[in-house]
Amino acid sequence: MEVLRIGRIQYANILPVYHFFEHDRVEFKPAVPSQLNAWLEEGAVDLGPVSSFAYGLHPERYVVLRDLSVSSRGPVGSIFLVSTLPIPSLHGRTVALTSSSATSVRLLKILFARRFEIAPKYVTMDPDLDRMLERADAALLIGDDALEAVLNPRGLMMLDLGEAWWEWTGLGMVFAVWAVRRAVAEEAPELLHSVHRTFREARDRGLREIDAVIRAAADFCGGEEQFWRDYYRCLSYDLGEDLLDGLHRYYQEAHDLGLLPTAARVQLWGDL
Ligand SMILES: C=C(O[C@@H]1C=C(C(=O)O)C=C[C@H]1O)C(=O)O
Repeated sequence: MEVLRIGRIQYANILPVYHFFEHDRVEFKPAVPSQLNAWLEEGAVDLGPVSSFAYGLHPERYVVLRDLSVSSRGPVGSIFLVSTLPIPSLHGRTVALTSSSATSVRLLKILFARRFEIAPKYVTMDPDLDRMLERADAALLIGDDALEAVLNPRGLMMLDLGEAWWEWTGLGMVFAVWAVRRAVAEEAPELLHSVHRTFREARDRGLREIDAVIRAAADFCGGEEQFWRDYYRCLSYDLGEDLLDGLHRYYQEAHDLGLLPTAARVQLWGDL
């Protein structure tokens, strides 16, 4: 295997991990999470950050790289339900779900069913807030689409899903994990090891030299430096035991609601 084809989330959330990443045997394929999930499933990429829900659907096909994730321990800052009504009033109303997400869509369904005990109707739409709110009473956005809604507030109610999960469970929430197709882990363990190490080093440097990452985000997406500083404080990129506990609780809740065929357990590469 000459190069690894690696997915890259096309949002500012991932910049602290990718900004300093350099490796001569990788090729990046950028896309929104739902597209990366599909590419990994089809074998169009070998590994990358994918929705933790997508891993939970097929844990037998993948292994997970330890110590890497896109997570929050509390507010996440870029996953919001934008609502024209108070949450309890959404019962029986229509909620638009972004087509870019897999994890957050199920997280919202879990929070609504179990925490808020309401049952709205759901429609899936491309992430365009104006069009979503023409059809629905509330809209779920993730990534840069959610950040855009934060930067251009409309005076609507905004529920941060990381915060809602934290308040309800006392646990962190893992939105994305670095999943690798099992065949790739078996065929190219040395290359994978080197890429894994490079990701962790790039992440450590990105967090150490966060000012450079913040400047890149502000150049690329606009917004004040302080905005990005606060945003990156919300996100975690490790995969500690506490986050695995949060993820396993999410899989259990998803399974209980019939959203996942099994309550998946994460299999870390190297623990096989
Ligand atoms: C923090 C985020 O995490 C993400 C949310 C995902 C999902 O809902 O499926 C997948 C990958 C991450 O981009 C975000 O997009 O804002």
